[in-house]
Amino acid sequence: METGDGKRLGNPFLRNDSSSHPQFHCQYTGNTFRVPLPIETPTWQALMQQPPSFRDVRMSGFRDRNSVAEAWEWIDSQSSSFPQVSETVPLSSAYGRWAATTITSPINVPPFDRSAMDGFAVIADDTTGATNFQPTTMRIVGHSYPGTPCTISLKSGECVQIMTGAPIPEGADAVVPIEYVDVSSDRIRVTTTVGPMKNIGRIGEDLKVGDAVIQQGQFLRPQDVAVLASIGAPEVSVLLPPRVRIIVTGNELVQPGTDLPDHQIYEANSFLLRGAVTRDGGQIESIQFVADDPQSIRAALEQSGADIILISGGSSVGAEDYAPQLVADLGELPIHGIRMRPSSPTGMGRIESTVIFLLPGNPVSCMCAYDFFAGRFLRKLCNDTRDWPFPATIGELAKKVSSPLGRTDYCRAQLRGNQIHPLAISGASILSSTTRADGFFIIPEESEGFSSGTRVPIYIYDDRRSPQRVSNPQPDIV
Ligand SMILES: Nc1nc2c(c(=O)[nH]1)N[C@H]1C(S)=C(S)[C@@H](COP(=O)(O)OP(=O)(O)OC[C@H]3O[C@@H](n4cnc5c(N)ncnc54)[C@H](O)[C@@H]3O)O[C@H]1N2
Ligand code: MOO
Repeated sequence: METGDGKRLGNPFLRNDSSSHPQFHCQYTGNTFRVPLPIETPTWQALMQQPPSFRDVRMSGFRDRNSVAEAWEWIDSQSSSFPQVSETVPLSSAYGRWAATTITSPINVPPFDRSAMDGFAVIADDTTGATNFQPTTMRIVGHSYPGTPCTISLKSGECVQIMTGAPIPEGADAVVPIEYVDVSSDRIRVTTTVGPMKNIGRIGEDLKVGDAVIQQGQFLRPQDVAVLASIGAPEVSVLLPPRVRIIVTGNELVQPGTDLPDHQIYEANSFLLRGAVTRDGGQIESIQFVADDPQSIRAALEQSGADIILISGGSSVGAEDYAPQLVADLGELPIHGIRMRPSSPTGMGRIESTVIFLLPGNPVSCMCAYDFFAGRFLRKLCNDTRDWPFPATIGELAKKVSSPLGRTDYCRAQLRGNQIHPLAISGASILSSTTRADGFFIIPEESEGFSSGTRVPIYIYDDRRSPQRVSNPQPDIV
């Protein structure tokens, strides 16, 4: 079920019907549809008949889980084969995009010798020995202003009044700043000695013809776009952002801004994912809200147009957790279940060329699974090879934290000074733990935790929100 107008999701209400099939009537779209329920809670006989590559975990539980490293390996293998498509955009839209090609300068910047100071263009030799006590007198023969050609050819004993950025007249090879000059009518008295080329910005001193200014795949920062402007480029070829579809499942979800019926909750994960996808360079293709029924989820999965699909909820072992089986049926789901906390039911696979991430419904799990896996994949497609999009700093643990061997833990924490105060490892439904936290640290699977005082990297969700800095350079663990 999709709410095109972004209104409430609500439950599709089951309508009593005399036929053998139940029907769902969606009160918001007005659609009624038959539900033949081809995917049912599996019997043990059905489970025995499944190919060994995928095991339905509904109402039976995960038997094996992959490590975080194995999931990352799969992600890396997928991103390397992903085709990159480009488009040309005007420079005014280039900020924050990734360059599709290497760009070299077709011109010298600056394209002519120019003054770096307001003052007088002179022949450097004429100023030799000039001081406050023994100034050198010169005759003003004209002026040079920015943007206007200067046709004067300077001879010994002459000078040209010149402004910063204006062309150096022929014959001049230095500029005396106005602070070292006394002007009286058409004469100046120079009170300092300047060497050749003093205060002159040379042709090509910034960039020469053929200099590479942008590398293929590079993220375009404000200054990169400005450099492109400085070489006269009106547009730039950039990578098309990966198109990301967000499918939000859950009959219990209603949109913020509407009434909250009994036993329903406000939908939060689409807002979390929308922001994270945008941050990581993806383009939201659509956000679709679907009921917990296999037909709707299947339809949302089968539509073309997305490079990546994120499914929120229904990833685990509940009777209504259809997404894993659907992805396995329509394509492949090589990873389902990860030895980590939270986000253990995370899955990933593909349907044809679309890469699918099953993100657990619990909001903290959804966020953690996105940041660990889907975000990593998206960033890789954008040539952003950082493991995390967060600034890291080293802090000292204010108290001991424990974790079983073999499990990776994502620990939300506050940073006070250089002290890391762990908030939570469990409680993946407590979304506000992520807003009370400044960031997170990780207990890797080969560790049983850290004693109080251990220095560890903490990843700051956004350092505009948490401007604290610590200076200890070395972590005890990496
Ligand atoms: N027997 C087992 N039960 C569960 C296991 C398990 O291994 N064995 N795993 C648990 C873990 S861990 C998690 S996490 C959850 C994940 O379950 P699902 O991915 O199927 O998610 P849902 O059941 O749909 O939702 C879980 C929880 O989150 C709320 N939710 C869902 N979507 C949203 C949303 N868009 N915005 C806000 N809140 C949302 C939902 O109402 C549920 O409360 O499974 C455990 N169970
Ligand atoms: O991923 Mo779950 O949220 O660990 O409880």
